[in-house]
Amino acid sequence: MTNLVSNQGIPFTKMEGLGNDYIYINDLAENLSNLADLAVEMSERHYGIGSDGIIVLRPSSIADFKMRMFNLDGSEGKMCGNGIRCLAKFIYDQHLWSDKHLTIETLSGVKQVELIFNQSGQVTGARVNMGQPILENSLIPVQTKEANWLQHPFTLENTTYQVTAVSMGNPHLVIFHPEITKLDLPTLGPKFEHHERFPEQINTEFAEIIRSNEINMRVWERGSGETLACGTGACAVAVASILNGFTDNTVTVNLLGGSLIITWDTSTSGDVYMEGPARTRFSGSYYPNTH
Ligand SMILES: N[C@H](CCC[C@H](N)C(=O)O)C(=O)O
Repeated sequence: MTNLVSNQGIPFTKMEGLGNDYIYINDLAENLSNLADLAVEMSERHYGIGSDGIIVLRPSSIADFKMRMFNLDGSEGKMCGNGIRCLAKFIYDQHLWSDKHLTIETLSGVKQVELIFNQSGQVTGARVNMGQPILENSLIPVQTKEANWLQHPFTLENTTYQVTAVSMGNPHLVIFHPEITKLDLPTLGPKFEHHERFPEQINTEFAEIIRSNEINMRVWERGSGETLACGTGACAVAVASILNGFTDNTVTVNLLGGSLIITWDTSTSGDVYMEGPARTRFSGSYYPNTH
């Protein structure tokens, strides 16, 4: 467990991006250990705080700050879109940074973040350069002989899905479907998540094209289950829909918790940009089980 003096508790701030909620901890002093155990304990709704996971702020030698992100099952995520927007807001609101631009190191590289302010000077969201999507199955990773999967037939329990595999630093499987509200994600999601083809498991998105600049989606997240939103998942859906010729290069992606604006700049940088909200809900002190 942590090596903090347990009678002080662990200061935290609860934040959410479109209802994808995490517990944010300033650990620039690098006091905390066993972050995976802490994620499981703090994310639990009854004995803990309740969240989709935890996000820990650490110092970086290659960027302004470092983000460590853990799903509620204790698995570490390589990138988190809703999380990085909220972390940038957390950093600014904690007066650890005063510029509208900052860089945050993640397990999938350094991301450029631009804070978005309202008229009163409060941070209401951020625009993030999520980098280039990865389409090579060997890098996502997907265990198969095909180099990549674009609308590739994938059979699961006698049903064949057309799937597109994309990494945004973390692995995603995008499935276009005409009626996503009717899908039984609690049953279907884990079967994709833990399928043998995905050696690092996988986040699975079910997407419905509404028009050439609008998509509805649901997500079964690796390590957290169905969440109200998934930033990297929305990017993966946008990339898959553009690659398959279903939408324009800038799309509004509607998730259960709200909408994100995703742009894939295929003409110059090849980077994907995500813009969306970030909100603080409450702060407190958490007393670990050892307390
Ligand atoms: N479950 C994801 C991490 C969180 C991603 C999601 N919450 C987002 O906003 O991108 C994974 O293990 O790859």
